[in-house]
Amino acid sequence: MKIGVLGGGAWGTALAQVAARGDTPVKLWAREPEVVESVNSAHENRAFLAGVALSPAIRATNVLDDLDECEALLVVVPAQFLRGVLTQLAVGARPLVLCAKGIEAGTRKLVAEIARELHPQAPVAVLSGPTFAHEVAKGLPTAVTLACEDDGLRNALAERLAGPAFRTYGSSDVTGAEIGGAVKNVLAIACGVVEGAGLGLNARAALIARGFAEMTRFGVARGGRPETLAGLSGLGDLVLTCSSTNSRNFSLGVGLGQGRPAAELLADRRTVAEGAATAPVLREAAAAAGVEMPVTAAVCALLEGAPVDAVVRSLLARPLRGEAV
Ligand SMILES: NC(=O)C1=CN([C@@H]2O[C@H](COP(=O)(O)OP(=O)(O)OC[C@H]3O[C@@H](n4cnc5c(N)ncnc54)[C@H](O)[C@@H]3O)[C@@H](O)[C@H]2O)C=CC1
Ligand SMILES: O=C(CO)COP(=O)(O)O
Repeated sequence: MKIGVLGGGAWGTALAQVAARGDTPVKLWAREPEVVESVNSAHENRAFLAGVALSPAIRATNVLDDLDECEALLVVVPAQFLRGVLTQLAVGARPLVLCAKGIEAGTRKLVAEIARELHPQAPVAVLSGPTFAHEVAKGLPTAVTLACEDDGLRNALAERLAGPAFRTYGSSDVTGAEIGGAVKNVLAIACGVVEGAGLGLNARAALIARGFAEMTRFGVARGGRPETLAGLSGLGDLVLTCSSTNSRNFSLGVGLGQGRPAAELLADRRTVAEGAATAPVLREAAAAAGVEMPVTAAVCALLEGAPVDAVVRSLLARPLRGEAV
């Protein structure tokens, strides 16, 4: 199966490296001409994945039509830009494997829902899990959820992408796999705030556990399965991104916890912190589904400029409740 990758950021590049194992040719579409130049001539993506030697079998392009020859497309464009790129692409009935993690502002759609809306003939799959791009690109051991409703396609994609250090676990729960990845980005910001404000390790563990509870409530309300949320794409990714400054979402939270404004922190970056865009949409989607998400609401307040101590106080002052509800 000839693979094309849409999106030349860190994760698209790392996935191109996965797909190019054994020097199998892979096409990588990148928006930035300097990324195309750097991948093709130096076999490195200096802008987004500096320091990792890439397979020469990866050929980059910024012409979308160059991906026409590919039989399956890994879609790794950030959630807020996905619609713009997918609209320009003739997909036909080729499978789209969604690898971005977020919810679209305005429509409140998950990325696979955007793909289904724009390309109803294309079967969709979701690849998600605890996967820092640098580690994957260097070949460090990693495991992911590969979700697809079609058993045959799921097995074919899982076989095609798996390798000695990259394990794919199949699931038929596309929605559950997507929700874990989108929600954990918001919760990682909260855990970064705990670090930045010096609130301690107990607070971080509490946020991970209660954040997982709200991720599960929301995921189940949207049709996902609890066991998917407890797997690699949910709890697995939550634990990874809530515990390391390698996470862009966590490090954004560290800055917020130190009292810096969100606009200033986001203006400094070329890389995405999907949780910043997802948080307000998730708050709306949760309200529409009648699901309580207090940690998400707290992250929204912090992004909107509320002082850290006031937000923490109000989170802790909520009425006491049973753990299971
Ligand atoms: N970096 C990682 O370790 C992982 C990232 N992801 C997800 O993958 C998705 C892509 O993230 P990264 O590759 O890390 O991005 P990145 O932060 O490395 O690079 C930014 C990306 O955004 C694109 N971009 C910026 N403005 C754009 C526009 N106006 N239109 C279209 N594209 C635009 C850039 O071309 C570039 O590909 C995100 O949803 C992220 O949550 C998922 C797993 C791991
Ligand atoms: O999704 C990721 C790891 O699985 C990457 O997280 P960040 O976008 O927060 O860096």
